[in-house]
Amino acid sequence: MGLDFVSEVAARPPLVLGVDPRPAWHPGPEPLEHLERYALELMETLADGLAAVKFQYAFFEALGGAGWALLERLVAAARVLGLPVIHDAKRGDIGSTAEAYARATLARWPGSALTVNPYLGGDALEPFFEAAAASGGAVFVLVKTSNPGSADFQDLDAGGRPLYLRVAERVAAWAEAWPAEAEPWSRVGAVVGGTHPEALELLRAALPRSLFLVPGLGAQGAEPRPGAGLLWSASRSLFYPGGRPDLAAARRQAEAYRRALAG
Ligand SMILES: O=c1ccn([C@@H]2O[C@H](COP(=O)(O)O)[C@@H](O)[C@H]2O)c(=O)[nH]1
Repeated sequence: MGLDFVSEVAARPPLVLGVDPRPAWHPGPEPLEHLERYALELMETLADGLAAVKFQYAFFEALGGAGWALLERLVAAARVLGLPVIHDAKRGDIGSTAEAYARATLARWPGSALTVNPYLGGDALEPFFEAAAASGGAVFVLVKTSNPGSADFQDLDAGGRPLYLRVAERVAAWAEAWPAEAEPWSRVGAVVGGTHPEALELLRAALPRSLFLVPGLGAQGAEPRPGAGLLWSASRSLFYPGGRPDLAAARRQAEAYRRALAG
């Protein structure tokens, strides 16, 4: 097999650069061109210190055809720089549609990872696991999200335990069923918000084989904590430190995160 997301990421520093592009925050008459140049320079300058680059699909989709084209170019550029890619698209649908979502992401970009929503159940996630195994990829299942409203459903009592821990039980079983080459890790990871440190600790113990994508650094107030298999992700605070594109400030911020995550 060629590229392998799990092996690559497990061997890299634990910081993920989130790319949530906002053309309105870029100067000049051609903000999209400025954005693309900035994203390329930023990925290049931070590459050695990153686990992966996470592209938030919503921000590209919101730009229409130009956004899709930009996404394709940036994903390709990340691969040229040797950076593993996470498609943050939070897909989830009945099996036949899940297959198409998997073709559009995991199969199209071998060695990449995709975020998925478990609400439709196991049969709806199976196509993603199969595509990840066939393409050297990985899947991150939403388990406990970083937003305050995650409590509305994810914390509901489900037979004496919060629902997110029930989801974690299933994720643990899927993780066993879909091992990766890089022991002990699996192709089935979890999304766990860094804004919930207690849940993060509980889930780390419950999911020993899953890499965690941990959003919430910076803008959402999560405190960086080192830990095995924790891939901490920052978007606004790293891509737009101080609320604007700024390569030097982004380098400083990445360095500060790296120091904090090294323990
Ligand atoms: O629970 C979740 C899952 C995904 N996200 C995504 O991560 C980034 C966070 O952006 P920041 O600017 O670093 O706050 C964004 O793309 C979200 O869609 C999340 O925040 N929480």
